[in-house]
Amino acid sequence: MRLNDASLLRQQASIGGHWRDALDGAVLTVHNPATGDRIGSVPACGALETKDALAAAQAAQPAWAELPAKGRTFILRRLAALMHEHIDDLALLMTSEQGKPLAESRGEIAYSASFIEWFADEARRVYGETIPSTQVDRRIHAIRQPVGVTAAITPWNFPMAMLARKAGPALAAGCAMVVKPASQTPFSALAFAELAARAGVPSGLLSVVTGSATRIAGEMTSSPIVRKLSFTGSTDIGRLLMRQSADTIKKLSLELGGNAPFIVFDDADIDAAVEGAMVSKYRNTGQTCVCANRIYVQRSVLEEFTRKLVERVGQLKVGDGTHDGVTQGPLIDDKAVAKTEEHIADALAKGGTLLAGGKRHALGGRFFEPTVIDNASDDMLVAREETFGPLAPIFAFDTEDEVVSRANDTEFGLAAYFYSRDLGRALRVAERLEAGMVGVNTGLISTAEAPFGGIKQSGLGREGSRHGLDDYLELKYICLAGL
Ligand SMILES: NC(=O)C1=CN([C@@H]2O[C@H](COP(=O)(O)OP(=O)(O)OC[C@H]3O[C@@H](n4cnc5c(N)ncnc54)[C@H](O)[C@@H]3O)[C@@H](O)[C@H]2O)C=CC1
Ligand SMILES: O=C(O)[C@H](O)CS(=O)(=O)O
Repeated sequence: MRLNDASLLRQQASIGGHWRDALDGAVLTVHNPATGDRIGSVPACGALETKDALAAAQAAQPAWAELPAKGRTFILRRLAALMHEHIDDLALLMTSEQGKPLAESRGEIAYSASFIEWFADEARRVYGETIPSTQVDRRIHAIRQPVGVTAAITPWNFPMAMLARKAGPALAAGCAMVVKPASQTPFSALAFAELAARAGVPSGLLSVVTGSATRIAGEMTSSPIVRKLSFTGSTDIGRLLMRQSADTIKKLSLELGGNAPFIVFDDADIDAAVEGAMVSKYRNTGQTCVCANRIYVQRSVLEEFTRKLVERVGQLKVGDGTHDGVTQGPLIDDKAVAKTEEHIADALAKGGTLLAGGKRHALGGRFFEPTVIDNASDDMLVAREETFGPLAPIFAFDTEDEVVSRANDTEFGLAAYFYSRDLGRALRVAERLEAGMVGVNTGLISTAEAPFGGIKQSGLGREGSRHGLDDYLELKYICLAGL
């Protein structure tokens, strides 16, 4: 991997302001999912290294919280500027470890920087309240203060954005943070730590500890030093972390799995709906928590929509994300390939009709053909489980009430999308869909200004927007009496 700034490829953990190996010298090897080649290695840290990181965070956080907000704003803005300045290197690191096309990696770096920029400004809006007292000798105040030391566990699918969406508000609020990145994609997080140090984030305030998820998270969830944990990943692991955090009553932010319905009504702009389905389904090769997982099409427009979708899917180019024109990278690992194959086989066994793709790509490895299946039915695995792969199942429906009921028939509630040009329907359906986020006439809704998060078993809390800062703040009531 040829970087302009070779020092952005860090193969040590960032612990308490120092680049360190694991205490026992153990390492994890990181491979390129497109080629299988070894990219490098990172320390296989555990509980002891995490304890060191938490101790350093606890020592550094008070001074950071006492810094006037404008000081935090200045440093965060400088961090965002450095991310943009090094976008080429950061994108190459990301594509090499995660597989997404370079254009998507560049987009993710800009998206990540937008969270840092957003929270750089929000840092100066941590307002308090003065509440009219009912007693003349008393005054009631409420102030917001940083929760203290926080921890984050981030996924492989957006290795920089999910970190920025957590570290941005944490640092803006005056907190410290210890991060465990996914073992498949540690280099983006380590490069972030390097740029944060260059931007002036004080030593020890932000640590990135690579290695054993269970041992690192075991320390994060059991240590009383950690006052808040933020996690993005599967619902199963989110549930586990919630249990592990109960003994110390931690604040939790959980961005978990999804099963997004994508609904096309008969009054939709079909061409727009096709483009929306393409970006919602095939972005990051279908490996996003807000992907369209089920595509419902009203029967009278089913033939037109399906024909046009298949035509557009045929234009996707599968390959190594560093190669020109590639729009679909590999899946992250063999488990992901197997899950996509399982969902396809199940759908075909239950009456689905294969219209495009359907199997591993001729390139071999973890490359997979973008797939479309028609005649999908609610008894299929793909109707109930998050595929997290390039599979678009098309379900026919007849009425608005029917499709809203079917769309809501899931334990998940992260994102939902629909296309309609009827204003009454748009308001009715947006309000009835059980999801934390609803896209109307768009398949791409994620932005730093908006509250991102789910309901039901898709998680707790919101990231981004002005609400994203609240999770890193405590509200303190001050009663001034005897006046
Ligand atoms: N909401 C989202 O954006 C994401 C959802 N997922 C869902 O999860 C499924 C499985 O993907 P995975 O990579 O296996 O997700 P995962 O939930 O296992 O991994 C996410 C993060 O959790 C960590 N982790 C794993 N086991 C842990 C444990 N016992 N204690 C503490 N941390 C642990 C991982 O190292 C990684 O950093 C996907 O197919 C998808 O359905 C996965 C990634 C992101
Ligand atoms: O975890 C994810 O899949 C991301 O949150 C998706 S997005 O923020 O890039 O839309």
